[in-house]
Amino acid sequence: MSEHEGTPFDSAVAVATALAGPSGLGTSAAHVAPLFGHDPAYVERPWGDGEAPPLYVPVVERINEPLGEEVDDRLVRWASECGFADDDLEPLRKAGFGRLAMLAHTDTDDPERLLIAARLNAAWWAADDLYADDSGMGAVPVELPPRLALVMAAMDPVAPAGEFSAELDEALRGDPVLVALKSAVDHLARQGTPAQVQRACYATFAMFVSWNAYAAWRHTGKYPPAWEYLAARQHDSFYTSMTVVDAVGGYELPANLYYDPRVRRLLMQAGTASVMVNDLHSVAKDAADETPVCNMVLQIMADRGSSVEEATEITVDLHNNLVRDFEAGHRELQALPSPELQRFLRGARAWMGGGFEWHATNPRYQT
Ligand SMILES: CC(C)=CCC/C(C)=C(\C)COP(=O)(O)OP(=O)(O)O
Repeated sequence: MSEHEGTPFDSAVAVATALAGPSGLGTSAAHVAPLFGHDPAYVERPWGDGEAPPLYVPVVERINEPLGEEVDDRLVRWASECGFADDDLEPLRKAGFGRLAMLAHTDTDDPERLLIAARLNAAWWAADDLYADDSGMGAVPVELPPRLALVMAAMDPVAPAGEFSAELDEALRGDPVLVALKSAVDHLARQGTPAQVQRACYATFAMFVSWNAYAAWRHTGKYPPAWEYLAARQHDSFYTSMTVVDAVGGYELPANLYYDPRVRRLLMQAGTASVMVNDLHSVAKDAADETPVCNMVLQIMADRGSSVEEATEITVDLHNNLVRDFEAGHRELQALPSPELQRFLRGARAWMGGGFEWHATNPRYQT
């Protein structure tokens, strides 16, 4: 019996197998290389100062700066309503999370839908900077776990608890990061389904376990070997951002397709590859913190005594292999006649391309 029998995936597999014959699903990715060689959806791109080997990434599917600016205008107005200080608004605009949504979520031009991604990413990054990573902005490792517990209460409402609710509500109203996360989830809920909301919430909560691990490592000064950091990074990756690919696009990938192990593997590869792009662009910033932030390049250097150039090369190689595996796995699943699945996987690929473009052009990562 198929491990997927009875699921929408199973029906899709049955049709696809009939369509594709012996070269369909179950065939190793190596056997289904593109008939005409290189897939034009991918390209090698130089990055940083151009000294390191190029990154193999999906092409950027859309660059529409006026659309990105429109989303950023709306994002800044929203951040002000959430209670962020006027001084925080210009840096927020410069960070360009609206532009990230424009670059990464290419199957809608609707600014309100793009705002689903822009608000969530801005709020995640605010929590990441202010609570988890940036000592200069008030992040303190031992304070992180309780702060994240409150974030979960902001994102996933706690049931009324009599006399205890008033104090909780006051705490949730009193911190712009919590207000922003709650508001971002509410915006997703207005435009998506309950399953899409909880998919994003639970990916976020899994991400927080990794944030807590980094906090413990930074607090004790016992940093992890590269393999252990990478394992934690799997759940602290742009997979979390990709959970809303369909909600932003205005459709829904059913849960049993979304969570099918083959699909999940691809999305995890896409998310981890994208976050390796982030690590590669963040080395100087992460090393400069008074309590250095975990980063794949830094962990490889510490772990193996490598130079920054060697560690960078290893990380580029890891990234490129993840993207090539995604490419091959995506090709295998292209035989499946589920329009939502095809749209989602293409969306994840587009996210990788847009995510690269955003990091490569963002002042946050210029040293
Ligand atoms: C957008 C999102 C899911 C944010 C959560 C955390 C995350 C994966 C990042 C912000 C990227 O990693 P990192 O914390 O290293 O990012 P910066 O280098 O600080 O931009």
